[in-house]
Amino acid sequence: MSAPTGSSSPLRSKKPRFGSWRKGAAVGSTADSRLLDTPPSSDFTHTDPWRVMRIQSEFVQGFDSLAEIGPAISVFGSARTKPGTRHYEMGVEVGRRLVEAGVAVITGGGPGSMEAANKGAFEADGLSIGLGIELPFEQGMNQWVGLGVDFRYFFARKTMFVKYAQGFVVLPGGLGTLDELFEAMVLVQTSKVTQFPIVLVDSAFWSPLVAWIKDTMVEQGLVSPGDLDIIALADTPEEAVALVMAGEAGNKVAAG
Ligand SMILES: CC(C)=CCNc1ncnc2c1ncn2[C@@H]1O[C@H](COP(=O)(O)O)[C@@H](O)[C@H]1O
Repeated sequence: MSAPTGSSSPLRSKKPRFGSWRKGAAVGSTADSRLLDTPPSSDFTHTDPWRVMRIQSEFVQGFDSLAEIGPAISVFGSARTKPGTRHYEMGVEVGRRLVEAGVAVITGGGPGSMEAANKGAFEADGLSIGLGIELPFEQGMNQWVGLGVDFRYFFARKTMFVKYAQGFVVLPGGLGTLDELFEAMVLVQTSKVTQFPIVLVDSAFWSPLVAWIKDTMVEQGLVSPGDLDIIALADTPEEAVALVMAGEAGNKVAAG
């Protein structure tokens, strides 16, 4: 084995053996020295390689915290729904009925419809889970969360919503709700998950969106007609919970 050359050349003379490399990149530090040196500040925590570790730790923490929860349904809906409104009360009833049907309830842990579903689950003595997200404006987990996990990254959190639930119930909401809904629809459409019921509550709210998918997207050949079978519409919490527990919709076979 040859000894280190001790060359003072600022450029690498040989192709490095590990990981990726860039021709002509300056040397002067090694992985070991970067690990062992005390950095002048904590700025290193904002570099992408460091972020990978954080992202990895979010997945590990999520998997670790949720592995034992048993059957669960994720409930989504607006962060802005006010207590006492019809949609809030629907959320409470969805949470309660899911627990009565024997499953845990997972939400985003925030206010509005998330809080409502957690409240219903908590008050029914069920497992009420909140997967919180760090946001620029501090919000914190709602008071009805029994098991909480905090995330920095939306995409890590979204993996948990799907991985640890057997279906979604979606209450009326805004962009965040649509993001979660469409992610699940694409996972079913592309057979990344093969059987995953997705039930939308309040058909008056959702019908215009469904009609647009049908009349515009299907019409222009952008989605197949069968893709609409991925979702089911319900008008009451009772109907929504019955549909999601029966595994209605979200079935790739049905979606053709
Ligand atoms: C009042 C306000 C904006 C609070 C934000 N606080 C939040 N806390 C936790 N999850 C959230 C929050 N905002 C959006 N989300 C995510 O996006 C969905 C709701 O977004 P939206 O209100 O429909 O678009 C929720 O299901 C949740 O997973």
